[in-house]
Amino acid sequence: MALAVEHITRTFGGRTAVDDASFTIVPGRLTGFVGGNGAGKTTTMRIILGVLAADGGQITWQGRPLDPAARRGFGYMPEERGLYPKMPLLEQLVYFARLHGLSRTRAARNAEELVEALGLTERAKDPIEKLSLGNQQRAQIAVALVHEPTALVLDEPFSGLDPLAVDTIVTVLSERAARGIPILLSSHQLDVVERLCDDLVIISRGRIRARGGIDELRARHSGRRYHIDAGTDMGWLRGVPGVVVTELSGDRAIFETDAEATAQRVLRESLDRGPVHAFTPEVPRLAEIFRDVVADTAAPDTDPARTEEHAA
Ligand SMILES: Nc1ncnc2c1ncn2[C@@H]1O[C@H](COP(=O)(O)OP(=O)(O)OP(=O)(O)O)[C@@H](O)[C@H]1O
Repeated sequence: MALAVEHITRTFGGRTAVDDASFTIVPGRLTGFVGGNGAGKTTTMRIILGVLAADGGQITWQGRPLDPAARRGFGYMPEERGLYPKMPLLEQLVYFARLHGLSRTRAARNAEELVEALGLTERAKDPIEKLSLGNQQRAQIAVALVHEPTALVLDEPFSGLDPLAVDTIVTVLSERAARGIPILLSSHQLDVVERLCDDLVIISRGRIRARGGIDELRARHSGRRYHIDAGTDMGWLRGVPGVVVTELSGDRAIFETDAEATAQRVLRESLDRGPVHAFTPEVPRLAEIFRDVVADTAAPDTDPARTEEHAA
């Protein structure tokens, strides 16, 4: 059931927007797609959705090239939101579900469930244009989900939402992932991606810089930084070969080591000297991993025209 991006390349007027990108979106897992402005996320997603052609490479679904019939089963949220402004919310959801071939009963049931799950019950009869921007965003998510999609591709589903709205959508998406469909979502909100996603794809200047499970990436980027909280003064740590003490305050210290074995030696020696209340390897936040991974590639990938457009 996996959805795979295989060696996708796309140029615009000689400028490469996506360069030999490959990654897999695994069923039942939420994959976060992160990258700076103009990194190539939307272009990649458009290619997956078939609204833009690739110059090279292919998208596969369940091991075979993705065809239009299979693609119609997908749910998506494009960067340019496209709903009918005058049509009432609930009616619009039923309409889209019917368009995908669902029976009237099932379409109505799905639409009502989503309206409730997304906290839109009181807005159900309002035309889209009367909804606040945050509610329009929720409505867009509902449209992506109403036909029971086989896969989900969401471009910036959280942009412009307050933290409560983000939580509501996170709950709905996690529930969909638990049903076993692959979900790809792009976001600039690394804290949300960190909380929500299982897998991560980092893109910069059109190239995939890292991909894999978030826990696995964290472990890979963890370095060897430890926090120790002991019962005796830790001043002696400064003299240990292979250790660089970055912070020291009485019986607490933060230090880096040249090897895991050195950290273990520090722990043993600390225990010889007295009690140790905590000994914890530092786990990097996603923002740090992101900075690490794109550090050497970040600066020129921003197109000023688009940056302004996004800032507006
Ligand atoms: N239709 C187009 N014509 C010309 N250049 C384009 C077009 N679409 C995208 N690009 C260029 O391709 C590059 C990648 O853009 P893309 O929209 O995929 O990035 P993104 O990661 O989605 O960025 P953002 O986070 O700002 O939305 C940019 O340099 C952009 O200017």
